[in-house]
This record gives sequence, C-alpha cells and structure tokens, in this order.
Amino acid sequence: MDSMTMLLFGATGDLAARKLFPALFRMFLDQKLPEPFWIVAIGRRAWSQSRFRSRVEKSLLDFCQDRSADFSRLPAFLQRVEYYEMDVRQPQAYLNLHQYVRSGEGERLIGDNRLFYLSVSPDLFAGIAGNLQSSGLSQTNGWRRLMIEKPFGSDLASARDLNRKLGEVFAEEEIYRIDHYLGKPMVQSLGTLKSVNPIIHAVWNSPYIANVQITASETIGVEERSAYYDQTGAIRDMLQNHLLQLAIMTAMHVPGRMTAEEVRAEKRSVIEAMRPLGQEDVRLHVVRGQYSNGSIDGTPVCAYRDEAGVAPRSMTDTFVAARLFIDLPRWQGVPFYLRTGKRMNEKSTRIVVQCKSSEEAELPNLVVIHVSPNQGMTLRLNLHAPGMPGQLEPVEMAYVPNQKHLPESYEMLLAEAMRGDRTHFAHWEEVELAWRWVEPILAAFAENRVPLHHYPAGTNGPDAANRLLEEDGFTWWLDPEDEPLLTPVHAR
Ligand SMILES: NC(=O)C1=CN([C@@H]2O[C@H](COP(=O)(O)OP(=O)(O)OC[C@H]3O[C@@H](n4cnc5c(N)ncnc54)[C@H](OP(=O)(O)O)[C@@H]3O)[C@@H](O)[C@H]2O)C=CC1
Ligand SMILES: O=C1O[C@H](COP(=O)(O)O)[C@@H](O)[C@H](O)[C@H]1O
Repeated sequence: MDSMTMLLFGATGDLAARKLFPALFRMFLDQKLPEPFWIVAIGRRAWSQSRFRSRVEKSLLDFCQDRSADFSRLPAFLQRVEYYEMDVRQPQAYLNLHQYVRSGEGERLIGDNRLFYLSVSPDLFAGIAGNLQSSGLSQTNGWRRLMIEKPFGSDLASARDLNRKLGEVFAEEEIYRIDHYLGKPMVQSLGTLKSVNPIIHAVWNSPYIANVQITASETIGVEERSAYYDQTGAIRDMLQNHLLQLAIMTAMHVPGRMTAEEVRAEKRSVIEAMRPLGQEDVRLHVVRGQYSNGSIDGTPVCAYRDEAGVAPRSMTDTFVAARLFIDLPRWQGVPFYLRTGKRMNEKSTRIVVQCKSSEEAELPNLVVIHVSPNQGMTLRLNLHAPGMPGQLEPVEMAYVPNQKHLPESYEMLLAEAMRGDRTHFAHWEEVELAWRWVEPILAAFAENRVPLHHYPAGTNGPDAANRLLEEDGFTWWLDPEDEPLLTPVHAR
C-alpha cells in the first residue's frame, strides 16, 4: 500500500474516540496500515501532544472491542499520531497546516498521498473542502482522497448543494462517502452468498421469495445527540442511508467482477427501480413512531419528548417502517419491509428473506443474515422428524463466524479507502436517488399527513408497523437469539 498522510478533521470528537482510533489501532496491530504512515489529528482544543495522546490511549482502552489486542504496542501506534490544533473555519490556518504537513511528510519520507477524513459537523464539510483547495493542501503529486461522514445533506436540495461544492475540489472517484453499514462484514458477504451458492442464487427472485424484512433496531435513545437527532429523525438518520443500502445490497444482481464501477451500475439499476411513493402512498406504506416512556432491560427510561434538548412537543420520528417495491422483473410483487427505531427491545440489525411456503410446509424457509451485533447466518428448512414420516419439522442451520477478532466496519472501510477501493462507499448517484425516494416521506412528515404513533420504550415499535405486514398476510420474524425464529411476532 502507498505511504500516506491521513488528515483527520474532528480528531477530538466522539466518533474518532469510539470508532476511528480503535479501528486504526486494530489495523496497526494487524499490519494493515501503510508504511510509512502518519495521522495528523486535527481538533480545535488547545491540547498538548501528550494530553491528546492520553485521550486516544483512553479511548482505545475503552472502545477497542478486541480485549485481546496487544496494548504493549500502543506507544508505537501513538508515535504515528500528531495532534494539530486549528479552527477549520479560518482559511489562514490551512496555509500553516500545509507547511506542517509538507515538512512532516519530508521527515517521514512519505510520498505525496493524502487521505482527508472529515469527521466534523456536516455544516463544516464544504468549507473544509474549499480551504483544502485554496491552501494547496489538496494539490498533491500523488493521490488525494476525501472520506466524508454522514449525513450527506438533509434533503435532496442540500445534498445536491454539498455535492456540487465538494465536486469543485474533488472528482467523484476521489470522494469516499461513508455509510458504515456497507463496511459491516456480513453486508460485504452478501454478494458472495448470492453468487457462489446455487442453493441461494437459484431462489433469489420473485417466484420463490415472499418478502424481505430488514430491521435495524436499537435500545439506545438519543444519548447526547438530541440537537442533531431532533432535526433529523429516523428517516434521515437511518432509513435514507443505511436501510436503503441494505435493501439495495440484498436486491442487486451480483456483477461478474466486483469492481466499484460494476457494483455501482448494479446498485443504480435497483435504486432506480424502487417504486416512487406518491403523496397518498406515504400513508399506506410508511409508519412513523416516537417512543414514550418505558423500560429497557428493567431500567425505566423517559419518553423521547422528555429527553434533554428535545422540544417538548417534538413530532420527530424515532421509529420508521416502510414497505417498498422494486420494479425489476426478478423482484416483481415482492414487498421489502424496512424498519428502524431507537429504544426498541433489542439491538439487532438483520435481513430476513422469507421464501414462499410450499403446499406441504406451513412454515416457510427463511434465510437470515445477522448483520450486527451478532454476525452470521441462519437457514431454516423443513424436514420430516426422524422416524416420523409425514410430520414436518422446521430445522435451523446456523453459521456463526469463528474468529477471535471480527473486523469493525470502520476497519474495513478505512482499509478500502487506503487501497483506493470504492466498492463499499456510496456513490453520488445512490445518495441522490435515495434522497429522491424519501422526499415524499419527508414532506408527509413535515406536514403531519402521517400519524405519529407512540410506542413504549423497550418494545418492538408501534402496532401499526405490524399491521403493515399483516395487510399482506405476513408478520415480522424475531431474532433467534431471544427465541426460536420459528415464532412469528404475533404469536409471542
Ligand atoms: N458520533 C457518532 O456516533 C456518529 C457520528 N457521525 C458523524 O461523524 C461526524 C463527527 O461526529 P462526532 O464525532 O459525533 O461529533 P463531535 O461533536 O463529537 O466532534 C466534532 C469534532 O469536530 C471538531 N470541530 C468542531 N468545530 C471545529 C472547528 N471550528 N475547528 C476545528 N475543529 C472543529 C471538534 O473539535 P473540538 O472538540 O476540539 O472543538 C471535534 O473534534 C459528524 O458528521 C457525524 O454526523 C456519523 C455516525 C455516527
Ligand atoms: O449512523 C448511525 O448509526 C448508529 C447505529 O449504528 P450501528 O452500527 O450501531 O448499528 C445510530 O445509533 C446512529 O443514530 C446513526 O447516526
């Protein structure tokens, strides 16, 4: 891999502490970082080098998931991290930064390759890009890449505006828009699962599939992010990006070669075929919810409207469920149900593909992809109980990865960006088409044309989300972790 400088904007922030430094440390231990390699960690606080490094050290101890990580190598890792204090809104500061980076690259014999990572508030994205250009920092003799955090805009117009501004500095091939769900290992395995297994490949289409259910449920509430979340809601925070990406990855045809360009073309054909929602459709196909008080694991928790920083009459959606159709011949008539919510009864992201039932077997075959926190796959089949011909019994075959350390999505994505592989990053076309698809929902929510259902914290979300499936004769499947998956939700 090419030697490079990584300029991390927002190095003192929450994401850097919880995800980025742990991922970088893990990559360092696994020798997945280039040599030589240097991180310029940019923050606004007047912190000394040692104070910053202690903070990184603490965050690694707190958040490095792999407790068996070799922490004796921490000092060697920290040697590669230099704190740099600046206010990113000051154009002059970039000239100084440029000088600092050039001289550091010279000392470390680093080629002219720069990875800019924007882990700051989205209202700073465009300004930073502009300043990188005017200061000369983004002009390199090697390559330059921009990794950019979510959210990419808050609606279609703002996303287009941001993209235009970034496009004045970086070419599309240089922009790596992060959707960390695309970095989750089981999501990245979907292509292989579908393409190299005839048993899956053959049935992955409408004659065999009854419906697809994608759930991303969380037990946490808004935590410290109410200012952001109250303006955003589940629809923008999760559905427009992560859930639609999961639906696309499930539905897309796997190209012969998994190059970024071919994957992009296949993804585009799926998202273009997502049936648009008309004004009236939103009420029929979308459920909006917000948590009221309840309890999570036996601990009482307050209602969303009582969270610090949330407007007392907030109409923000903390839960959203949607039914969508993909008008491609292979998905004709197959509903995709998506749902996501805060303060639900479990932390689980999973994709359940329900096959059509045969005449003999009442319970359908299921393919379940456990995305996180559990990773793996379950396949449910029907067999005759041994020695009891005529009596069908559902059986489950489960795959649980047997690895000491399962890579975190940020590890996967950082490694890919460092290699220059954009396969698992969101192309602008996808982002734009996803915003276009959710626009009618945003409008309906803003105009309160869709009821806001309150659901007690610690539950599966509002009943209306169950009805969405019941209308079609289906029901949400539970996670087999808690109970056998054989139990449809209404039978609990
Ligand atoms: N936190 C999370 O779980 C997730 C975050 N994201 C995205 O990641 C990005 C970062 O989020 P998060 O880490 O939570 O945000 P934080 O508010 O925790 O951190 C913001 C960072 O930006 C820096 N910053 C702010 N203003 C300036 C400035 N004028 N000049 C220099 N630095 C500045 C802060 O520096 P300082 O503290 O020194 O002032 C800090 O390092 C956002 O785009 C967010 O949407 C995406 C998914 C999840
Ligand atoms: O992007 C986001 O994702 C997290 C959930 O991510 P996960 O990897 O823990 O499933 C969510 O909590 C957050 O609100 C959202 O911004």
